Amino acid sequence: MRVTIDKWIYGGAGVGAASGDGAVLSVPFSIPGEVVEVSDAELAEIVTTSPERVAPGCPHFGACGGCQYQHATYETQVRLKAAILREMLETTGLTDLPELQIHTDEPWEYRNRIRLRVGAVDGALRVGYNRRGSYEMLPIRECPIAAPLLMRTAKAILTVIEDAPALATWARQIVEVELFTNSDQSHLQMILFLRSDRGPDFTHFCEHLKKLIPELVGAGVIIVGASGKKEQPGARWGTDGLKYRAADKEYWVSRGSFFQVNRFLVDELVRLVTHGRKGALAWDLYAGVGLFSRSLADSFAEVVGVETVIGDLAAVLKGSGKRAVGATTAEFLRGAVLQREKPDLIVMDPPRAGLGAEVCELLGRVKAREMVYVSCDPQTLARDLKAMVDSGYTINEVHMLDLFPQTFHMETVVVLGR
Ligand SMILES: C[S@@+](CC[C@H](N)C(=O)[O-])C[C@H]1O[C@@H](n2cnc3c(N)ncnc32)[C@H](O)[C@@H]1O
Repeated sequence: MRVTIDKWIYGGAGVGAASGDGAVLSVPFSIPGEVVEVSDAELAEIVTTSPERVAPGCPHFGACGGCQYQHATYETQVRLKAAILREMLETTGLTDLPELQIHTDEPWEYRNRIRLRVGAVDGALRVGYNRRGSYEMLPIRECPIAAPLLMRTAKAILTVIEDAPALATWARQIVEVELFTNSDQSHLQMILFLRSDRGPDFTHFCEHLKKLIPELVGAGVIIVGASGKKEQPGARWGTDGLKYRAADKEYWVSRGSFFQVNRFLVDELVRLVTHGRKGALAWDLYAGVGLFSRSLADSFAEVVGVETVIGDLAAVLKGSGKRAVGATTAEFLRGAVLQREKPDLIVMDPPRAGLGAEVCELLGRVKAREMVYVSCDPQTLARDLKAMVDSGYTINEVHMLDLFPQTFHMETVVVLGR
């Protein structure tokens, strides 16, 4: 079937009308303006090629489930992502939006964290990602969106296992490995996800790996067990986290804790959220390790960080004018509304699920002078913004930060006021 591609939609595909019946079809790896032949919902042939089409930077592009946009120039990716965001906000009923501001940096080698599957392929242990549209493992040799240290470490893991027959039985238990490095790749943390944790081999393994990857500062095991069983922490080696320098501050990120994934754009994100804002009281909801709280504490008399996984935040947000609250945002806001607390600024950076109806309703009652909403999912963002606009907030700024080049994911920062 022949389709003229009209636009990209959220999720990574292009869409357009089929010649003949005019049915709207979504076509992976297409670019607006192209005429393509589609077969079984896949791009079969490009009839008219877009001048914005380029050769992908990764040999696994297309088969791998990770990236969707390597076939388009980076400028095209950014322009079309911004168009997707604008359309998603407008179709939710958010009109009269301010002009969208775009922020980008290096489009390759940006990821500070990757999680790879580990498994035997044709008798040899390999690392990989999920194959596109499936749970099958796709063995990979490279991942050019990841900081180079991460794939170098993944290869070193395989080398250590190959070179030490004594580790072979233990290594068969490895299901996945997560690798996390700081912005200059000077330190590395590793988590091995194992089916079971038998024997003293983990220390042995980490010591061998450290010889090949001196940046490795710590590692831990998580036992995944049989399906449906809760994950359990297992053996540990070295330090339990690493120091991460961002926005002129040093953060302690415990192994497995959330940290923004793009090592080049963290400073810009912190600047957008915090720069030029000051006052008596700021709340940092969904605070993580305190990425925004720490900077806000420089210009607000009091900063309250709210986070469910409180360890790293509590360690840094203490002392005069700083408070870490271990609670869900909804729990915290219910109490704050009763106390009629009124901050000058609320920063919120929820996971993909967004704020949800109750938190939006509570924020409507708080009536803060200014709020900054940081979102990694434009669908839940649009839903939440609509609720907040309906409760009296106005949208003053919209920023799209391309924290995830080559993929359909995007980060949005929205400044609201009243
Ligand atoms: C997208 S991360 C943002 C972290 C931080 N603002 C940053 O930029 O590094 C979301 C954080 O919200 C926390 N979280 C998840 N659900 C929560 C809830 N209901 N209430 C408060 N925090 C929550 C997670 O543990 C995670 O640290």
